[in-house]
Amino acid sequence: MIKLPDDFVRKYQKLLGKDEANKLFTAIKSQPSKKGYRINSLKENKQVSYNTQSHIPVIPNAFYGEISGHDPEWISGTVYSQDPSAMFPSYIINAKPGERVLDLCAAPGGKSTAIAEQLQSRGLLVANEISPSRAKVLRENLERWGVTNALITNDKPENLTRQFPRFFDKILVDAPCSGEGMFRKDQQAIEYWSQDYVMKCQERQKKILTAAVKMLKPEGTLVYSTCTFSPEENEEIISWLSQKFELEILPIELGTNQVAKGQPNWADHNKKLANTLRFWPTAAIGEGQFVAKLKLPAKPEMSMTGSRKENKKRKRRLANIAPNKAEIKLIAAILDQFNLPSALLNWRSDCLIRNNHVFIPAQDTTGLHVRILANGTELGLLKKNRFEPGHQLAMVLAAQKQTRIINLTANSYTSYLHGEAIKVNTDLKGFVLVSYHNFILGFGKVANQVLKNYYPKGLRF
Ligand SMILES: C[S@@+](CC[C@H](N)C(=O)[O-])C[C@H]1O[C@@H](n2cnc3c(N)ncnc32)[C@H](O)[C@@H]1O
Repeated sequence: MIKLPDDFVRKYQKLLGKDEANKLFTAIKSQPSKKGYRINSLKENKQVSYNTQSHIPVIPNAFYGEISGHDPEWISGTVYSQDPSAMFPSYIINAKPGERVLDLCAAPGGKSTAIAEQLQSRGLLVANEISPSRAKVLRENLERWGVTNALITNDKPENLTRQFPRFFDKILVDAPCSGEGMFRKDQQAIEYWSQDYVMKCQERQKKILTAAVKMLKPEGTLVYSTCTFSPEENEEIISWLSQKFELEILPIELGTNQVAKGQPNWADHNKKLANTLRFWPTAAIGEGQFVAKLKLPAKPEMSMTGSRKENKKRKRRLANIAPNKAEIKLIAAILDQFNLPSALLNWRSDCLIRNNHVFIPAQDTTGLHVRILANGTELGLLKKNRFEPGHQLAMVLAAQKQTRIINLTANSYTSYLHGEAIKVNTDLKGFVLVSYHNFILGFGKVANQVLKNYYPKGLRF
């Protein structure tokens, strides 16, 4: 049985009144949390085996239901499990193909995967995560999702600010928070809670947002979200942010009455705070969530990045790591066997080689002092006189119908995920895509009717 902290109970009785507060406490204590998942629009095969009758309101390709990390749908990056309320911040940012978008607090990547879908492989997604272990998971999730145009970084927001001044069209700050909205899912969030902690979170959110605003282009959009109810981390933060940086609080139209408005009287009575959104677990979409959308005004003193001289120098340095003709031939010997999605069609002119890794960068990173985990699409590794395709390439090739495929049985599916070699009966030779129930899982290499396993060691189980 969930026991809520006394101070928490008193606080929300005061803010909401006893009746409403009791409804909230009942929803937290005795109603089950709502589970949801999204289907990846970047993949060619979207025929999942789950029940898709129960749509999550507003969000495309999103359904109520539970999925398992052992399902081929998940392993192939066809589905992502996410709290239904948490699907809204990325829906609200509404990235357009070609834009530059920053997801500043991105791990494990639920919102980044959705933004990547919106970009449709055009433009740039910088997905940043401060924690190294969480950044690793972010990278795995974006790789599985088949994202081609992400620069994945593991740095402090303040460091990114110096590297990307006035650079992004859109920025999402899905801030670390006191997590009150997760109480019914996460007992630890309850144990960790105190009013002091709420105030510490507010301080941290202000720091992160100060860094974020400096990276926003004039007239750029900032979406701020938390999974907590506390006004200190929601309305108060938005009121502070809009005053300090003269950001305009924009209205958000969702066309559903399951979402409530922010409360101006829980901060400085600025009427525009009613433009923000509150997701209460009592209203049944999912867990607790707060979302605000803001716009930076156009100001002449806000200079843009990248002098011409700098760009020229960068181009010269880039030329140094472009592949030569012989290398292109080795890579083509593999890539030409597959149906390439549009993001890879110009690989001959776009790809670079660094430490034998062949990749199509999402962003020129020369001179950039940021901890980078991945940049764009890793095609594979150049070895002595041959090219070995990488796992990310398999995940990206799943955007197109492919013919060089070995379909596994239930038994061989388990063996493949363990990293074992598999006996096969096929006319195919060399590198092939490996799938189960038509979900592409990775690469294999066929020789003498044996499929050598190229499922990455770090992902095997
Ligand atoms: C709410 S979670 C992000 C969830 C993610 N957006 C998603 O949809 O999967 C907040 C993230 O902020 C990170 N974080 C913690 N402290 C931070 C700081 N000082 N600056 C930036 N990010 C921080 C946490 O490690 C955590 O991954």
